[in-house]
Amino acid sequence: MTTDLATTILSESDLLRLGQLAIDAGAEIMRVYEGEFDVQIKGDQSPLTQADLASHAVIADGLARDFGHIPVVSEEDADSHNAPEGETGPFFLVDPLDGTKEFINRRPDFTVNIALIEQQRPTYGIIYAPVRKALYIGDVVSGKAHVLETEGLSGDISFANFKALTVRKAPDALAAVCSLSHNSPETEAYLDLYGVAERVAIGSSLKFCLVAEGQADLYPRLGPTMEWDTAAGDAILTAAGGKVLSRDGAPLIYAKPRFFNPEFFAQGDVAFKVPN
Ligand SMILES: Nc1ncnc2c1ncn2[C@@H]1O[C@H](COP(=O)(O)O)[C@@H](OP(=O)(O)O)[C@H]1O
Ligand SMILES: [Mg+2]
Repeated sequence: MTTDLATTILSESDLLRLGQLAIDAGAEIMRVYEGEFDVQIKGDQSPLTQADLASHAVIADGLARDFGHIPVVSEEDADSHNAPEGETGPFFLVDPLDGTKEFINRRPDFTVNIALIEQQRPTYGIIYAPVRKALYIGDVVSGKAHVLETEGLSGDISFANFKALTVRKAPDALAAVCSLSHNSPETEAYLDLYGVAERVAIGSSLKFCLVAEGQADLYPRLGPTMEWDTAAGDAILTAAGGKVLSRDGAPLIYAKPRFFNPEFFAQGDVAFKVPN
């Protein structure tokens, strides 16, 4: 899919710089993961560790250095959350450590997320999973999504080593991904509409990546999330030929009040079904 709405075009070298930034942030997260760490509870009752803050610092510094003209909203920078509602100009939307519960419980699915939002839609998205050593890049503007396995790599990353991603043709028996920590009876009822046989529960934004790489067909989210949880995954899945829709069947929009998402329906090559 291509779009003519975006006016900010990131070059391949920009995308590789963002990818390297996510890898560098992931290295800081792993330093914390491999030792003892404290868990604090934030005002919104969500957990926070030194890893969230260390990853945020790497990304904030890197974005200021290389893309200083573009504003940044990050989960771990509360001051940035007052950005104007309905902002149409470009801004980066960052979740430095998505799946903090997975991280705390030493499950391997947590991710680093960087997205560019413009005209209230994600136009580029980067996800890095530091334990799995997988880097995903979605470019909605040119309709290309890629994954790079970083295990054993040294030196600069290059698009020559990436594998193209595309959603799969819907099989007769659809597979769904759902949240490990936040599943719900409503989600189960929705999956029943499609007669889904297989469900894979997984923490973090990797759920979008599994649909983008054709390992699953549906990721309905009937509970609350924040825009930084979904923006990069939305870009990757959209660039791979999938969709992230709100209840009305239109693409999920961003720069909403306080960055709260409503329920959404991420899908590969399947027709949208309206929930009951
Ligand atoms: N009540 C709530 N309100 C807003 N967001 C919520 C929420 N409960 C969970 N989330 C979001 O869901 C994300 C985790 O989703 P999942 O379980 O699919 O990995 C969390 O990301 P963080 O882990 O970055 O805090 C958090 O932002
Ligand atoms: Mg998150």
